[in-house]
Amino acid sequence: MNILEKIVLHKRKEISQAKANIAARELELFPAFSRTGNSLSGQLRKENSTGIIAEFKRKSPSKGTINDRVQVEEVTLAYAQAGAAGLSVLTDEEFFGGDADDLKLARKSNPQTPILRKDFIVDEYQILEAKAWGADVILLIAACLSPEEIKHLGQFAQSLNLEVLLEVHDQEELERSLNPYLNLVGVNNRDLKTFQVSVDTSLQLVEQIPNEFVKVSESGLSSVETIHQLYAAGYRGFLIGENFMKTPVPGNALADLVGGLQYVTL
Ligand SMILES: O=C(O)c1ccccc1NCC(=O)[C@H](O)[C@H](O)COP(=O)(O)O
Repeated sequence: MNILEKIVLHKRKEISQAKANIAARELELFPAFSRTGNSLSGQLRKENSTGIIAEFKRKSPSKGTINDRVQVEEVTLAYAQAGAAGLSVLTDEEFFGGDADDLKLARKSNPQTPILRKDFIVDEYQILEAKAWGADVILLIAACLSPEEIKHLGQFAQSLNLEVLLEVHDQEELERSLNPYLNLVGVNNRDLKTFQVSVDTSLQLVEQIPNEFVKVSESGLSSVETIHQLYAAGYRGFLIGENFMKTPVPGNALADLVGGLQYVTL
């Protein structure tokens, strides 16, 4: 079994437990459920956007512990103040050390900033949770879902005014997963089965992503030069976690990167 299969297996057990603890109709009563969302795709389309989606991630299967000495409110607020276009908050506990409170606290500190619930979504219930906890965007990973599931979950999320980021890693996943119920398409430079990272993955797939979707490059990004190269290729979103989180003050690492960015539209 590869790591993705292990994560999804564990996730399905967690979801059964969560449903037994809190019924779906109770999630709909959470105060955040009725808030108007912040648009990540809208932010990334703005001319003056940094395009950076800054991630709060304590640990990962590929890197182990990255940073367990920081507070989510402090880090996400510093990210937003340093110019992040959006935030990504891991809510998976077992493999990434996150939880629902991380998302709720990030929302409380950043009422106006788009926030992605970064998790392994395989069930409508998790989309209700995302809305109830204050997310604006959900992630659908093509490697874990059938095309029918992606369409169904995307439509369900958009019916709750959540945006949908589809994540793919190769051409086959991209071709079978596109549908009208998506707002952003992300190319993960990390192969989630082998952990190999290559930015060439984003560069090779960009032309095949229809322009109606905002294009996001994910994982393994750290240099201004690479971000400029991806921007020139057509990407408008850059999802970065470890490069910031491995430093003592992640917001300062983001500020340093943003200081070097200069986007030129050809
Ligand atoms: O990061 C991992 O090890 C990982 C393993 C299995 C499934 C997903 C995984 N990561 C999720 C992500 O896609 C990244 O957190 C995100 O793109 C940021 O990547 P990075 O900047 O390299 O931290």
